[in-house]
Amino acid sequence: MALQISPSILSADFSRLADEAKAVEGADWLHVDVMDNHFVPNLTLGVPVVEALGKATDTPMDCHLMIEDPDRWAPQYVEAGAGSVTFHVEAAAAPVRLAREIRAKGARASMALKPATPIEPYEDLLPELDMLLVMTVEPGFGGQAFLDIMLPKIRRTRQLIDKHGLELWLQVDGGVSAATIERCAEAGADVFVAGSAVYGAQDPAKAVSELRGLAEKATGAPGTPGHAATGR
Ligand SMILES: O=C(CO)[C@H](O)[C@H](O)COP(=O)(O)O
Repeated sequence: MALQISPSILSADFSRLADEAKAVEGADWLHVDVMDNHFVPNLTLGVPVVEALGKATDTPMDCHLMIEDPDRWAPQYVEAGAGSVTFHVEAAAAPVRLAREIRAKGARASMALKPATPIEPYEDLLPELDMLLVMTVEPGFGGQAFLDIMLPKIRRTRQLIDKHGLELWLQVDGGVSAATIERCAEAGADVFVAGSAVYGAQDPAKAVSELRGLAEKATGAPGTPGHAATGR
């Protein structure tokens, strides 16, 4: 599958969310960071804002729930219009049941791992998912430095995905920029969340296409599935 860029609106101007969403309409997804001030020490937005954003843009929404009790809330984000819903495994009471419910409601089901959470205990869950998110910063804030120490986890996750022959997407989020995206792509990531690297740029749409170009350069020809190109 092709490499995908998902700009994070956490770094956008919240007083102009509709315009900021339109500014990145060449992106594959709009990454929406939902934080509850419990699972992470920050508070952002909820279901009504996601519903409104969905009316303001044609870009599908990739909702990253950094909240407690995602088992209760995630289905509501599907109903609000999210095309992909990511819950944290550290917060979910029943991750398999939740992934199945998200899929049954018509969205892509995705599970996130904080930096200190290993992938290996979740190998058997991978077929239940459409995407796995490896956090490359501690969740909670935009603009943090990329954690290089996550690169081996990205590689090991890619190996597990390929070992099982899954179509699962591998997303990275946190500190992804022109300086770090190539390393993420080489390690096996294929969906890249970028907040400050996109919304901190003079031209967000141009930043999206530059990031896409760098990821493609790191993995092979444009449009070529990353693992085929690199033999992962
Ligand atoms: O999930 C997040 C923070 O918890 C954000 O999506 C992420 O940090 C994006 O911001 P940046 O690209 O500036 O690091």
